[in-house]
Amino acid sequence: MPQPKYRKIAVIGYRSVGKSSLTIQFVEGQFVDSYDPTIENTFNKMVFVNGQDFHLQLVDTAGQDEYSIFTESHSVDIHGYVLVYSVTSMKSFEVVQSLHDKLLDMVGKIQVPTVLVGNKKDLHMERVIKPEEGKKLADSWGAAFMESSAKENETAVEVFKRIILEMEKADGNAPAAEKKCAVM
Ligand SMILES: Nc1nc2c(ncn2[C@@H]2O[C@H](COP(=O)(O)OP(=O)(O)OP(=O)(O)O)[C@@H](O)[C@H]2O)c(=O)[nH]1
Repeated sequence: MPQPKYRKIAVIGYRSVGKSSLTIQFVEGQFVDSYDPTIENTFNKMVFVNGQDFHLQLVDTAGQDEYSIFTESHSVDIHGYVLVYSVTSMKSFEVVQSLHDKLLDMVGKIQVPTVLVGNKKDLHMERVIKPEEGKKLADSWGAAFMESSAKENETAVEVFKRIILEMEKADGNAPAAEKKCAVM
């Protein structure tokens, strides 16, 4: 059996967008309704994706805004980024754009494995950001995009599977189907 691949992922975004809720839904399979602002938490989880075991270390960061200064925990040893906004908050969508710019400045690269996530998609009446707007932004970054609800286990799992695939792509390990397309 091949050894599990160790991958460290940072979950970043404005306050109260659901970073902790998504992470806890993925790691523990439950939704926490209360709001308890995070300072910083790290979670470990083993997953099996694409025929490979991964040991994920998830860094659930404190909510940031456009004035936040990124600390070492946002860059040292991080293999991939989950950038979260809430589809109910224009401010969080603006902030995620400035966080992405800062992130690239800090790591000194033009692209890093990233999934842009529009969370709280279950709050239909409060939605202010359309899926197309999120997709357009992610495309401009060369990142993956999806919407999620931390209330549903399925979409939380999907978020972390997507970032694994993005990290694998960056390592030159695209899934078999994609490799086939590239040859054609
Ligand atoms: N309806 C709904 N509520 C959500 C969802 N995700 C999070 N929430 C709620 O939104 C609030 C904030 O969620 P958190 O997960 O604490 O947000 P956070 O981004 O970690 O917040 P900070 O620690 O301040 O950065 C909580 O009351 C959650 O229950 C979602 O997908 N749908």
